[in-house]
Parts: sequence; C-alpha cells; structure tokens
Amino acid sequence: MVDSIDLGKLEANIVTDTDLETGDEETTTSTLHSAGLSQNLASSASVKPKDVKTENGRLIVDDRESVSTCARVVLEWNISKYEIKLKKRKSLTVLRSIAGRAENGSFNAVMGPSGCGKTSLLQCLALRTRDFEGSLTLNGKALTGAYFAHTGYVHQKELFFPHLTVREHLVFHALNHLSRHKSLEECIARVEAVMEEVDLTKVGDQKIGGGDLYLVAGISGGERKRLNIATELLGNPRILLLDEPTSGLDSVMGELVCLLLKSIAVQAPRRLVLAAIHTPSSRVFTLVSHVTLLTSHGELAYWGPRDKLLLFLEGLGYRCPSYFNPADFILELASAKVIAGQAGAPGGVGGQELASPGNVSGSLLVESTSSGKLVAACKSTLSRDLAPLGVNNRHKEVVGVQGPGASNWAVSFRTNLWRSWLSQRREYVGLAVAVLMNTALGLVFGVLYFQQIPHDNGRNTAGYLFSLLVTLLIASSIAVCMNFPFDFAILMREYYAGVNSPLGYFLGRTLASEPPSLAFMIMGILPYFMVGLAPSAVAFGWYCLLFFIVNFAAQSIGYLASSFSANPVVGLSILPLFITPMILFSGMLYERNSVPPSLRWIQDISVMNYSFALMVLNQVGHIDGPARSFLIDFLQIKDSDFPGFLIALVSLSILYRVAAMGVLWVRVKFFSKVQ
Ligand SMILES: Nc1ncnc2c1ncn2[C@@H]1O[C@H](COP(=O)(O)OP(=O)(O)OP(=O)(O)O)[C@@H](O)[C@H]1O
Repeated sequence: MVDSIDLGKLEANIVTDTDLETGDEETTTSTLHSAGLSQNLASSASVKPKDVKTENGRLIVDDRESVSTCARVVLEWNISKYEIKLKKRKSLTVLRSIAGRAENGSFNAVMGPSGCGKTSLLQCLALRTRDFEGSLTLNGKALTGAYFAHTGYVHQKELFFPHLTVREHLVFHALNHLSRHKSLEECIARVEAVMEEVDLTKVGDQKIGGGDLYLVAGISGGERKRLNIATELLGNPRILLLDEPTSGLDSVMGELVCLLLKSIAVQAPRRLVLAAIHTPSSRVFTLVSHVTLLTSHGELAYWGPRDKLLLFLEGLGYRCPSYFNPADFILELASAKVIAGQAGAPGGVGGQELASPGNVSGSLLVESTSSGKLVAACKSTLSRDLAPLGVNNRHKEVVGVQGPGASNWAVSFRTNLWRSWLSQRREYVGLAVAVLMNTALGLVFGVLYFQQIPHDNGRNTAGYLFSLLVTLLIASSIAVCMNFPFDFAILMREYYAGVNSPLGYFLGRTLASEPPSLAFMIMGILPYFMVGLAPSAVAFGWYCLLFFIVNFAAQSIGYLASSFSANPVVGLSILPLFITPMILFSGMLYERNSVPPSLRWIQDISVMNYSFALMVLNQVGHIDGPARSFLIDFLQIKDSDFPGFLIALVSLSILYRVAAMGVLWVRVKFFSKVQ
C-alpha cells in the first residue's frame, strides 16, 4: 500500500481512490492535494513512519511491509435495538437494526442528521454502554476484556485539567497506560512520538486551558481536538472510535483533523478509524472509505463504500447535482422531513416512491410511504454483505464482557497526586482569594474578641472557639463541595479507558489538596494572640494541631457530601444535612448530658462535639478561676476526656474520608455512565 502526500504545489481538490472492501490485498492510493492546506500537509509530514521516503519532492509513505506483518482487524456490529431509559418507566429507542463492518486501514464515517444516534452508536461500539441488544464481534469472535486495550474512544466534548500543559497531560496518560510494560523514559519517548504524530510538539509546553468553572487561556480548538486524539493514540490502539472530532471547527480545521485521521488509518500500524462526522465538507467526504448513514429515527439508511453511495443513489433516481456537496445531499436524503415533505429537494426526491435497492453493496432506506418495503429490501441487501445481520443471540456475550479494569492503584495514586498538585499549584487566583478571605475572617474574630478572653468569665472563650470552629467546618467543607465534583467526568472517562483507578485518584487528589487547604489555618492562628488565648507554647501547639484536624475532618465531610453526585449543587444541598446536626450536638446549643438516648449516636459522630470540647479543654488546662469552672460545668466535660475525644475526632475525620472514597468507588463501578 502506498500513500503519497504531496507537499508541493497546492491544488484545489483532494483525490482519493480507496477501496477497502477487498481487504489487505488491494492497493489503496490516496493522493491528498489540498489548496490552502500547506500547513496541514506540513503537519502531516510530521507523521513519519519508519519507512517514509521522498520522491520528486513528495513524501511517499510505503507501508507494504507493515501490512504483511499487520494482523487484520475486522469489527462487525449488528445492533438490533438500543434503548435509553427515561423517567417514569419510559424508554426511548434510539437505534434500530444497525449493522456494519469496518477493518483496519479504513477511515469510516457515521453520518446522519442531528440527534439520529451517531453518538449512541459509537458508545455501543466502544462498549461505553451495554444497554443495547445485538452483537459485536472482533475478527469474527465475541469480544473479551482485551477489546478495551485495542480500542481508543475519543469523546465529542474534550475534558482536560486546564492548568496542565499538553505534555504533562500526555505524560499522565502514558504513565497510567504504559508503565506496566515500559520504563519512564520509554513512556516519555512515546509521548514525544505521539505529539510529533499529531503535530502538537510546538505547543507541548503550553497550558491546555478551557475549564468548567471559568475559562483558562490555552491551546486552540483544533489543537484540543488533536490532543484528544493523541491521548487515545498513546496506547497504540488498533481501533480508534471518534465522536464528532470536527465539531466546533471551521472547515479548514475540520479538514486538517480528518487528514490526520486518514493518515492514522492508512499508515503503519494500520488502524480502523471510525468517526461520527456531522456535516463533512466535500473534501472530507472524499477521504472517507465507508459510510454508515442513519435516518433521523435511528435506522440504517446506508452502509457501504463511500464511492458506491452516489452511484447507488443515481440508480434510484437521486442524482447529486454537480455543484452540491455530496455529504449534504445524502444528509438531506436521510432526513425524513426533506424526503417526505419537500418536493424540489436536491435531486428531485420529494415524496417519491423508491424502488428496491437492487444488487449493490450498500442500501438506502428513505423515509416515505413505502418505507416498510424499503426496510425489508435494505435488510435483505445488507444481509448479503454483512454476516452478522439478524444474528442476535450474542447479546449476552456483549453484556458479559469484563470492563477495562482500573489501572494499578499505586501508579494512579502517584500520577493523580502529581497532576492534582500541578493543577492546585497553578490556581493562583483561588489560592490568593483563600488567603485573603481567611486573613479577613481571622481579623474579624481578632477584632471582635480583642483581649476579651483574659478578663472573661468563660462565655467569650466558648463563644470565640465555637464560632471559629463552625466557620471552619462550613467554609472548608463548602470549598471541597465546589471543586471536587468537577473532576468526576474526567475520572469516569479515564476509568473506562483503563488509565485511572477510583482509589488512586481519590488518595492522590485529596492529598494534593491538603497544602492549599492550609490557608484556613490563617483564620485560626491570626486571632490567637489578638483575643488573648493562653500564652503558652504547648496550648498554642495543641490549638494549631486541633485546628488542623478539624480542617481535615471538615474536608472529609465535604468529600462525603459531594461524592454522591457529579453535580456540585447536590453536594452543596445535602451538606447541611451533615453539618447542622453536628453543630446542634456540639455541647454549646444543646445540653450534653440531656441528649435523648435515641439521638446520642448523632452526638457520637459529631465532629463539633469532640473538637469544641477539645479546644475548650486545651484552654482551661492553662487558666484558673471562674472561667475554668464555668466552661467545665457548662460543657459537662472533664480533663480526663481529652485523650478519648482526641481519638474520636481523628477517627471520625478518617472515617468520613474513607466513607467518601467508598461512595465514589461504588458510583464509578456500578452507577455512573461515561459522558
Ligand atoms: N440520556 C438521554 N436522555 C434522553 N434522550 C437521550 C439521551 N441520550 C441521547 N438521547 C436522545 O437520543 C437521540 C440520539 O442521541 P445522540 O446523541 O446519539 O445523537 P447524535 O446523532 O450524536 O446527535 P448530534 O449530532 O446532535 O450530536 C437523540 O434524540 C437524543 O435526544
């Protein structure tokens, strides 16, 4: 197989002659001449397999040798039905009787009107959903868990950590993906090679940018698309499935991405590339080897070689006008409204009854009054070309395929710690605001209780410590609830791609968040001497330690509340359910010894109960007089409670964190879908 890429004169069209139907034996020659695409071709030139040669100023990519050594990869699918469960026990049938086949070396397009089910089909093929009936086979065999290792799935919406650079993002994925088999140096070399392949080397050290909360300046839209593809290429998959890799790009950028996909498909190692493409330009359309066309009702309108589609339509009396983009033409044909309702649609197809598709490799189903007959004709034509059509008994095999499996938790702990630390460190604004806010709050406490405590009868000491701890509990847990859920969608994708584990992620992410959360210490430390608390190094040391533990416990509660949903509103809404009882049973608002026995368990799990008592005991150990006896009596505590309360506080702070990790793990494993 020879692929030649012209780097010379710019010409105004792309000429592609690809027939992959005949498999490995056939020669595929793609000559990509592109006006205004010199940049792109230069970037394609950076795709340098080992056997690149030049001839008369042209790059000749000769992968004949690799073809003979390359195993053939054939993916076949027959999805008889894919339903999405809606509320009130309703369901929506998104796909019906979709069959097709693709093999390595080919660039396949899934096309159809918006909402026809392109994403759904890709999710089925990538096994991101199992809620479909039908069969999927790889080289004629039922899928196994290894399918995930062979397959890269590029989502439509890119999700990145915005503060990471392109290189850092890829290194994270390479380490998680490859470190079982490769050394650190080899992982880094693989990152460099892939960046070269998708032409991202020059932006390797730029921030990715983007983000959900606010926009961070970063690389361009096209570069983000290529980074999305590069992430999946790291593991060298044989099958690359892409959901609308050109969406949001202008036509030139879209063509650059599709040229890249074409080169990924045909160059060694030849890969199966299957992409949902919404509205390809005519040039992009000519790059495609096979087309799966869906109607707006999620039914198969055509499956077959791209270059036979227009001939086939002509045979049915639908001729694409010479000035018309063929992709637009077939999209209009596949759209029920245009066909059924509009006379004078391109090719003059309005409301016309259609003949049987006849003896062609590929079929057309057009919505019309005769659609029933056409569905049958379409199926019978396809069944000649596609072995699995109508075979539905392998559904159980698909459902039973083991998931991708999490990556090694110890590796993912280290890489998540590194990634989260880099992200946190670069959140300058967030850190600066946290420092300012805590300084301001510390000053408010300091000014309000300024030198009150040495002359206090105990009430102001209790008031200061209580309000400080309540503020810490609320502010620290809210801060977690506002940040933690945003990573969840990324974690789910990485988990399904086998490059992250919930345990490694949680431990790394939470540990990396500890240093920035120390900003809360300012709120406690700043007013200590202003308000006149015990001027003893031991008392101050315990005060700081207890404040740190309460901060840790408050974050644990924040993690627990926000681990129930990827929606931060849920975490923030249920947070009071955790915090309010803790405050009520702190000993300040409800007499400790008169708590009804049936509610005592709430007191036992209240962080405020122990932390407030410990803070008070720490102070009364260094003061005499009426304040001491007031506080001891008021809170109904004694000095000997200190060690037991300390153990309870530390245990609770760890317990809440472990519970948060458990909830996250269960959600990732059993309840969440990849989006
Ligand atoms: N979770 C969901 N809940 C309800 N409806 C859904 C859900 N997911 C998909 N659908 C519906 O299923 C149909 C197919 O959706 P899908 O995203 O697969 O289409 P698409 O062809 O990729 O669309 P587009 O080109 O606009 O991205 C649409 O009608 C969509 O509204």
